[in-house]
Amino acid sequence: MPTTADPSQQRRRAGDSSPFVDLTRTEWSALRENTPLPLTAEEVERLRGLGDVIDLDEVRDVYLPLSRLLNLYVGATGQLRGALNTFLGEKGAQRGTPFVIGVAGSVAVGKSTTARLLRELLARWPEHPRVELVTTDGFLLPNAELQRRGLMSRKGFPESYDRRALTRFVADVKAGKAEVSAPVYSHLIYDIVPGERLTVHRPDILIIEGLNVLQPALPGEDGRTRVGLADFFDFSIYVDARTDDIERWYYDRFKKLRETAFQDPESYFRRYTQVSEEEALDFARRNWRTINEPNLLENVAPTRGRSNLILRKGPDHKVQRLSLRKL
Ligand SMILES: Nc1ncnc2c1ncn2[C@@H]1O[C@H](COP(=O)(O)OP(=O)(O)O)[C@@H](O)[C@H]1O
Ligand SMILES: CC(C)(COP(=O)(O)O)[C@@H](O)C(=O)NCCC(=O)O
Repeated sequence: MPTTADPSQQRRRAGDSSPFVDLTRTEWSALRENTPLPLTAEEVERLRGLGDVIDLDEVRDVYLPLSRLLNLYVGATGQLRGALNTFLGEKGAQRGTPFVIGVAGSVAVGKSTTARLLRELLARWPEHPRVELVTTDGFLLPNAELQRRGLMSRKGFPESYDRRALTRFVADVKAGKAEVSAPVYSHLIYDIVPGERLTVHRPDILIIEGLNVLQPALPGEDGRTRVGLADFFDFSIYVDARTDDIERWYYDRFKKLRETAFQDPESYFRRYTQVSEEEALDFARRNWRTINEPNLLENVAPTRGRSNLILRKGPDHKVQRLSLRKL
C-alpha cells in the first residue's frame, strides 16, 4: 500500500474511522473567524486557577473558537426547538430550556479555569447573557456520611457523591424549573457547608463542571438502567493531559496552597503548613497515588470518548490539540 509522509493526510485517513475530527491548535484557532476578544488581561488573570497558565493568547486561540462554536450550537438548538414546537402543534408552545454544558477531567487538570472562562465568554453574547456555573463538589456526601460509609479516602470517586440528587438537579434545570438549588462544598473546610445552597434561576446556559459528569448512570437497585447526568447535556468538554503532567500540576498547586489557603486557621489542611515541605509533599503524593490517580484512571479518563470536545493540554498547561465529535 502506498504511504504518505504528509501528516495532515495521514490524520485525515485515520479520521475517517474516528467519531472525532482532530485539529491542531493552529487549525482550531483559525476557526474563531472574527469573534471579538471581549476580555482584558486583568479579567483573564482573575479567572485563572492556581497553577494554570492562561493568557490572552490562550483565550484568543482556544477559547474564542470554542465560544463561537457553542454560540452556533445554542442557536441551532433554538431552531430545533422551533421544529419540535411545530411538530407538537397545540402542545408546542414550550418555552426554551437552558442549554447545558458539561466540563469533565481529572483533579488539578484545570477544568475550573476552563469552566470560568467559558462562563465569561458565553455571557458576552447578546443571545445568551445569563450563564450559570455549578461544580459537582456540592453533591459530595458530607464528611460525616463519607466516614459512616468508609469512603473518606474515596473523595471524588463516583460513590462519594449523592448521584441521584446531582442528576435530579440537572434534570430540573433542563426541565425549565423556575428555581433549582444545590448544596455548596468548601475546599477550605474540606466539607459541605451546612445550610448553604446555590440557587439557579432558569439561566440561558448552565455549565456543570466536575470529575464525574460524563459517568454513565449506575443501574438502580432493581438492576434497571437509569437516566444519567450526561443524558441532559447539550454539549460536553473533556479537559485532557498526560497523567504525569497532571500529577506534577497537583504537587505544584499543593505547594502554592500551602503558602496561601492552607494558612487560614479554618483550613482542613492547616497542619501541612506546620511540617516541613517534604513531609507535606509526602501527604500530597499519598493523596495522588491512592485517590486522585486511581480515580482518574478507573473512572474519569474512560469517559473521555463520551464528550463532544476533547481539549488536550501540553506540559505547560496550554492546549495543543483538540478533537471535535462529528455529527
Ligand atoms: N485544598 C484546597 N484548598 C483550596 N482550594 C483548593 C484546594 N484543592 C483544590 N482547590 C481549588 O479548587 C478548584 C477545583 O480543583 P480541582 O477539583 O482539582 O479541579 P481543576 O484543577 O481541574 O479545576 C481549583 O480552583 C483549585 O485551585
Ligand atoms: C472536591 C474534589 C473531589 C473535586 O470535586 P468535583 O467538583 O470535580 O466534583 C477534589 O478537588 C478533591 O478535593 N479531592 C480529594 C482528594 C484531594 O484532596 O486531592
